[in-house]
Amino acid sequence: MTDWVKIAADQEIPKLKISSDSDEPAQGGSAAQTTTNKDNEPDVADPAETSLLIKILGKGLVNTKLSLDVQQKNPKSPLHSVKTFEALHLKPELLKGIYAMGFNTPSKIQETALPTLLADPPQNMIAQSQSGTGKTAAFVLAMLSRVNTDLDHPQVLCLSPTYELAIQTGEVAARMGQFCPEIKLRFAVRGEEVDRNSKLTEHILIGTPGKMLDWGLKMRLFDMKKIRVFVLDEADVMIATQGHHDQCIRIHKMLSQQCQMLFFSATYDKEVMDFARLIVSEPTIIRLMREEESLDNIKQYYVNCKNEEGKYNAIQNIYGCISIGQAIIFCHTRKAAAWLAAKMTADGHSVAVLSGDLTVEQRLAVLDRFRSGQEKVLITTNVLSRGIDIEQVTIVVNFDLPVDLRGNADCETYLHRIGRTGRFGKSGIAINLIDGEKSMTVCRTIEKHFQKDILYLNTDNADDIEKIGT
Ligand SMILES: Nc1ncnc2c1ncn2[C@@H]1O[C@H](COP(=O)(O)OP(=O)(O)OP(=O)(O)O)[C@@H](O)[C@H]1O
Repeated sequence: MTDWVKIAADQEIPKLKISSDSDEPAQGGSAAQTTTNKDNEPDVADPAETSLLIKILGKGLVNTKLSLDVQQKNPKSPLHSVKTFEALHLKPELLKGIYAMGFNTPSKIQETALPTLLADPPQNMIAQSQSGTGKTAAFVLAMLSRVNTDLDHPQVLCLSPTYELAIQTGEVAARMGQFCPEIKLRFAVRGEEVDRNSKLTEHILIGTPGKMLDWGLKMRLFDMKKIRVFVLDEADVMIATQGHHDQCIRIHKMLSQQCQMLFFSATYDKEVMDFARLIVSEPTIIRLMREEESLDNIKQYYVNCKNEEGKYNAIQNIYGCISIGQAIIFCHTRKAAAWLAAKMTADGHSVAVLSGDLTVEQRLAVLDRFRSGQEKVLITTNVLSRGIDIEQVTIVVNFDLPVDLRGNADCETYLHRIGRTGRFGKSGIAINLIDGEKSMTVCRTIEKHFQKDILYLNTDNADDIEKIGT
């Protein structure tokens, strides 16, 4: 297994673009695929790319005070929680691996999920908890502990939506299993060559659905019926993405009734959860709700502007104020973001830009610079509105208010853009730039929706601007 640690460590994950090969259906955001015609369209986030960014940006375990919601569908399955890893009675080598990773006690989700994940007979699980709360570590531990090294065939399948996410999971497995050299893992991802004439002997396969289908069904390199644990990571992305959805179902159909099904995800839409319930029999469902953003203690303003130039002037007028701390300016399209950035730069302001035309690597570089304060202002699109918290940002400017495809107010995105979670402190300022009746209607709809006043701000008036900071 040690070689495998090296393979995983050698992958320069941020350098890799989300693949454009057929195994990984595009969702409308990756740089490699979308250089044309995207500039004028609403810029949207690719969920798999966002997951990867959050994962790489994540700095250790997110502790949460939120409570768990557990539903037990199988009355026979045990439900208790553990406060220590010792209480799980793991193989000593695995325990050593956990401690070597610096884990002292189980995280909140691990306390409750691990006894069920490791129980005999195996129990199915659908788990939801926010990014960084310890899901990957939990299912990887289950994967490693279920392997029978006396047998030399695949026993565990773990599916991820993209190459990069699969590599991330593999890296965790390699680290956690570093004292179990007899456990063999293999990536089932693009670029991995196999000998068509011999069967796979590795115990754990981690990869993308297309490649897994190729190996399991087309080439018959392993027997799907002998799989004991099936993990669907990022289940929301998997289930909601057409191509992956179909491939996952095909794989799922070939597994035996006894195979333990584990679905993990940071979010589940209602449809995704309904679907998961349909195909996972008698699951234990564990949900640790996301810490919701709130508009409490956010001062919200609107500024009347004539047109784009007018919006730009408003930003000029408030620049001194917004660059005291750090600010994010949201635009609707890549083109608007690029236009604004060029104009501000020409006027001598130091700004960063992050939109969907950047690779994951480039986005990470921009975010790193911004987080370290090298730029005070970040101009972006909806690519950034979800899941990526930047603690020190206190001012958000909506250069364009968020709207859906029909041009109606998108209140959820508004909340994601300007809302704060308890974790990151509550105070903040939101400034909405309005140009015309349509955007005023959107602004009023948002105000009504949240029942929180959005106050008039005259950016030509110095006294008014001073008001923002107080
Ligand atoms: N029990 C623990 N004690 C300390 N650190 C932990 C523990 N479990 C996980 N971690 C660390 O916390 C971070 C987040 O864990 P993990 O990646 O498992 O979370 P996740 O919920 O899967 O997040 P994501 O949805 O982004 O993949 C990682 O750096 C991991 O090494």
